[in-house]
Amino acid sequence: GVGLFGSSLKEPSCYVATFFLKKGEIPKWLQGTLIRNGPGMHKIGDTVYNHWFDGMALLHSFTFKDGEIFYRSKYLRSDTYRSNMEANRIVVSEFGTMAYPDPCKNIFAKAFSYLSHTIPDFTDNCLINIIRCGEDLYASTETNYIRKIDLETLETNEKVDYRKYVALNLATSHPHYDTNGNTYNMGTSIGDKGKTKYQIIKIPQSKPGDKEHACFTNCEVICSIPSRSLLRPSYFHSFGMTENYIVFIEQPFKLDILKLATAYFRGVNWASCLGWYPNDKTYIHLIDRETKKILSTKYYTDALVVYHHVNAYEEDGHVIFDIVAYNDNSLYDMFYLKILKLDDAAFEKQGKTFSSPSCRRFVIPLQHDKNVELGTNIVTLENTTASALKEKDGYVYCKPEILFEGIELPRINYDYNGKKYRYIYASKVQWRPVPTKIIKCDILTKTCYEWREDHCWPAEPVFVRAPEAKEEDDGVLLSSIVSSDPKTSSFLLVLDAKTFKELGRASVTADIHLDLHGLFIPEKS
Ligand SMILES: CC1=C(/C=C/C(C)=C/C=C/C(C)=C/C=O)C(C)(C)CCC1
Ligand SMILES: [Fe+2]
Repeated sequence: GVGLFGSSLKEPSCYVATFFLKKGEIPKWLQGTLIRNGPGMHKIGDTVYNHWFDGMALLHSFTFKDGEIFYRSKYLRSDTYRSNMEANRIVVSEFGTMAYPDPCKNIFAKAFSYLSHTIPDFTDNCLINIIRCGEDLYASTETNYIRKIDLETLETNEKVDYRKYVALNLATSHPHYDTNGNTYNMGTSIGDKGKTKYQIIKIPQSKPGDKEHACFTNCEVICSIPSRSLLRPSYFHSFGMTENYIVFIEQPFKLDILKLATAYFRGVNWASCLGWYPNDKTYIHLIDRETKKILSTKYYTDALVVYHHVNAYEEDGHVIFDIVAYNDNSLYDMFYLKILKLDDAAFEKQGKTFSSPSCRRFVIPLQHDKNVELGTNIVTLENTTASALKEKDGYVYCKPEILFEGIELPRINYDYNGKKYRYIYASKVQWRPVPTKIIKCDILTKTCYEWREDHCWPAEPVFVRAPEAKEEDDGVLLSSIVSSDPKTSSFLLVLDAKTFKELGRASVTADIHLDLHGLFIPEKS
């Protein structure tokens, strides 16, 4: 049963936490809130969205307090949500659905006014992730908007438009953080002063006495990377960060700006403006965080599509980074609701094949002897089959080592971000996009632990470190589990991250939606 897709979830009586029935023992030190985001409403009035990534953002949270867990969920009150509710139909375009604000007016007249703006005004339906900027939390998507949210009540606060502070039309929903509380993100600036570029920005930690939004007014562009092409910048969903470098993958999965600018007029969705160029290369850019310059060596690999970076770090003069990658761009097609709703038999029959993800490790040598012969593997690190072949004109061809097959939504102990690490926590996917297992992958021994149960669809697992943690996996793993069996309720699962044994679960008396990403906010002690 994939009947769970495309329905619209109710907000269980807003602001009232639903008490959990619990089984087992949840560690006493686990105090704080797991806050997550994802699409929760795919039908408004008589109109329906086409794609799962279009749904109205539904926030939900699990608060751990003195051995009890409270659940709450609330739709993000974005401008998009309000306009849709007021009109009782879809009036704002999303990733897979083009909408027209006013059907009574001549759509062509409208289209011309949109054309004159070139880059349309995008949605603020921030449905992908929860991010931290300064002291505040925001719901995020991939447009120029993020929405401030209240951790306790899940209420929606102001809309921040990145464009007011830096030249950015798109930004990822997966920023990075350093230990000083600064946030780093990447985005794309389209056609500004006749150029299209990728921008790396630093949003500083707020200081006591700072004005509202100080972190945005103090936001700085660390590095601008010119796009290879003015009208076809690469699409990207995340990036990597080591102690000294930013890892940016310029993949041949590209956004066509002319298509984007004319999409309204042509009546097609944003998704159709993404193009896959399998004969192109994938360029790997390393940006020195200190000098703010891109390394001049032209590292590249074969055409691939990546959404999630897992981690990146430096070792003995190499930058090592792990990503979950695909051999083509079919993933986004898989999430059309008409595909998701197919039963297994119909899915197999529909003919289209979907590529499966693999976790790949790239090892990039930062320096090499200029006299080394062309064709030589310049990786000097042991214990990896990843290679980097020296070619002429400053090119280096990188071949990955496949670490694990069939994993997505990777998470790590974030204390190890940018550092040598050993464990990946992820969802295990087979040939359907809905994960059925949670997995812990040990990079050192190449072994995995798995958790699964009948009818259970686990969300992205989130690692929370134990207070006195000594080892990387000292902590718990949290995942909300949606049951596809109408007789069983959904629950929050707490696993011991080391042993992968269940520590406890808490059933929720409300419906839980399948979501995307989230963040654990520890209780301030
Ligand atoms: C609205 C909009 C976009 C939305 C993209 C979204 C919503 C992507 C979601 C991706 C996810 C959830 C990936 C998971 O791996 C684009 C194409 C950036 C640009 C045009 C406007
Ligand atoms: Fe993501």
